[in-house]
Amino acid sequence: MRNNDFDSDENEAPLKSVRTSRREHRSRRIDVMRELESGVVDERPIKERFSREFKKAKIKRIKNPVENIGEENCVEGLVLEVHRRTCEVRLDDRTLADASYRRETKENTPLSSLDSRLSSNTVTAMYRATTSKTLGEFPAVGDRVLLGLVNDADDEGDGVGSQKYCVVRVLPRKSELKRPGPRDSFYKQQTLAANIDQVVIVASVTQPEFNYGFMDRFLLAANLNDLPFVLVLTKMDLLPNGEADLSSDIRDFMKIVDKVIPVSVKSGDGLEVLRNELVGKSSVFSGMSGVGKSTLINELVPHAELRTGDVRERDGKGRHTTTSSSLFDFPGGGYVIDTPGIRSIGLMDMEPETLAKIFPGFFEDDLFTCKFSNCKHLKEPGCAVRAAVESGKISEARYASYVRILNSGK
Ligand SMILES: Nc1nc2c(ncn2[C@@H]2O[C@H](COP(=O)(O)OP(=O)(O)OP(=O)(O)O)[C@@H](O)[C@H]2O)c(=O)[nH]1
Ligand SMILES: [Zn+2]
Repeated sequence: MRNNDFDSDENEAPLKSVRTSRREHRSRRIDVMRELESGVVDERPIKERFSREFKKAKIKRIKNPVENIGEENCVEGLVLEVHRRTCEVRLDDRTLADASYRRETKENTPLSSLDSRLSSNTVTAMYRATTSKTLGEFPAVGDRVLLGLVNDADDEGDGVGSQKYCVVRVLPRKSELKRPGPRDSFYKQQTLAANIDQVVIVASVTQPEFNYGFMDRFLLAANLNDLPFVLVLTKMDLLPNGEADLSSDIRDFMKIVDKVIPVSVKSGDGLEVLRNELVGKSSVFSGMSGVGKSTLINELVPHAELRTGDVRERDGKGRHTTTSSSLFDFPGGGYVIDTPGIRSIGLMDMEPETLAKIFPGFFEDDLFTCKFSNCKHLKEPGCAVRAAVESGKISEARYASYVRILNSGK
């Protein structure tokens, strides 16, 4: 494809190095400022005065194309994978495009100023409102986006550029699963997946052992994002007596989730039940390393071909084999989004008092029954949670998981 902008300027001297040209650009801008301040204004058309900079600016705008591409010139597509500067998008005619996207940072909305007397229902509702379905952020897997064609940099230096796709707009999301960006990261939040119907957490019944903290964090995140939570228990074939052999932690956790599906890829047990749960929906999959998530997705989604790693013999922990999130079509309808490498999910800027109110399984019907409205269930008198732990209604393991999350800050 030809780039007309480069053609029209072919009589000009070739561009100098980027550095010189940038410096020039800045100094000319300063000149203009001085001109304006002194009242002496160069009347020549801006294009004539800054033709070289115009050319540069076009290249720059690849990162920020919103101003110069009309949405009527855009095509729509589905984001399959997101990388540092580009994302893989499937257009509606099913062709694949590598589209660049603009980067932008947005302020996080902390929950710090919440009134501690609010009920957990209200807190959850407010959280949902503050993290409302975002527009114009950079794309996440599962997003529907508008793509426009922009002129690409003239990589070969032969004066002929090509065109490439660029994300112009992320269409409104119906749902999303977010987590805070890595510590000291430029980005405050990371959207793990967009437009999803449910969060599927894969845990193995053994090898590696059930990790209460991991589960609770994802359950909290699913609740906060208003998404149903499905627990898939893998490697059932490793339990000689089936469900009768489930550990007390797993039994305990099963009580507070709506849907539990035990499966074994080895024997095929439970796979049909799981398929029925996934068909027609968009599901985001997470799980600790080594639980058999890749094996399971390979089984459910032919041609997914995720890499599977053997569990290290000595410590029973898995190797980290997969790296970037991706979306697969689920046979019969729906999508499966794999989030490899996500080993935990933080809880945004949640205050301890908020966590104390919304921790799953602490209060029936979300009715806060502790004596003090800001009770953190530690040593406060009249604490309903401590009382429930003492009477055995809430297990020690469940309470310990809460305290760990409380102390970890997020
Ligand atoms: N016995 C048994 N082993 C299984 C089952 N599913 C997976 N495995 C084994 O568990 C090990 C880990 O499986 P993976 O699918 O690589 O685990 P993963 O959760 O994707 O791990 P990461 O790639 O690190 O995220 C492999 O050796 C699998 O063969 C199962 O249903 N039964
Ligand atoms: Zn309490």
